Amino acid sequence: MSGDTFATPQTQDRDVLLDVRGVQKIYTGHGRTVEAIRDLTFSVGRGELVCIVGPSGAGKTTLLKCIAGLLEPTAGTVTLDGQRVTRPPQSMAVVFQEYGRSLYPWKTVQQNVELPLKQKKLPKARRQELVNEALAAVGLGEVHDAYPWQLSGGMQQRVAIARAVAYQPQVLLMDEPFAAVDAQTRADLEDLIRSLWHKLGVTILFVTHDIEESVYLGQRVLVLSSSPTVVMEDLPIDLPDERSQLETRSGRRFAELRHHVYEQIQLAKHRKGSEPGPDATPDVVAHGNAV
Ligand SMILES: Nc1ncnc2c1ncn2[C@@H]1O[C@H](COP(=O)(O)OP(=O)(O)OP(=O)(O)O)[C@@H](O)[C@H]1O
Repeated sequence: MSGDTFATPQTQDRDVLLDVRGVQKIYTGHGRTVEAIRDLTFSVGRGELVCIVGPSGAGKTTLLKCIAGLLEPTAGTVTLDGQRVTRPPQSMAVVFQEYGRSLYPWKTVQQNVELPLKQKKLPKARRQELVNEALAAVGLGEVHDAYPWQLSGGMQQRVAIARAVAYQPQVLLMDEPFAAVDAQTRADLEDLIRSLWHKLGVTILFVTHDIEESVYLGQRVLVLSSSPTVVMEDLPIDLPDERSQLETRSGRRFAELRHHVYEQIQLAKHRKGSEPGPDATPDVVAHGNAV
């Protein structure tokens, strides 16, 4: 396989919604200084579905928190629709991995999904409409009155997704949202995300450590280096838009892309942002310093 078979993304003419420019994050405190992110620059077009993969500890969560306005970058800027992000923007929603902690156990499904809509000060009738639509969209039309702890892990994560969807965000940030569910549920939730993305036209930035998941879901995959982190590669996923767990994953192109990202991740494990860029083609990597 040659590096030539992987295109670089065409970014010039895109309608950029989210722009991340020179973002660095250094944690300080307790006598320690950790440069988690060194220099991240990329943009996401309106309506795009972009996945981010990187080795464990690469700073993926740190990056999402900076984008979500939950953490202030040490340097660099995050811009959403032309506005600098300095606190959580109204038009963003985040779905975290730990659904168990993101849902309020003492509130029903209906109340959990409705909560951010109350904070948005929407009238009751409109709130109910949005809750009904969002729960139906994630296939949970019948559980309004249940409590989260009465539902399976996969169902709880659907509730968390419904809450984000009901909020009608411009951008949906997802931080390893399916890491804690079983493989079958995970596949169903991946398809749910693609179908919601098609239906709603929302822009999605999806962080995962699962290479196959990133290729299956994304229109682009950003591969991060080890911490202190930079973008090692911005890979367009040239698979047909219509994807299916069986056919897409068993296709030749899927295997090539997965293989390529896998090799980049192996390289990333050994490469920190402080080191020179990966000029090596995947073939060189495969016979060189891959593990
Ligand atoms: N609050 C903090 N204070 C100090 N260091 C931190 C803090 N949060 C994260 N770090 C450090 O920053 C680096 C990146 O962490 P982060 O959780 O963002 O990575 P990640 O890619 O999401 O990891 P994983 O894939 O394992 O979930 C790690 O070295 C981590 O120890």
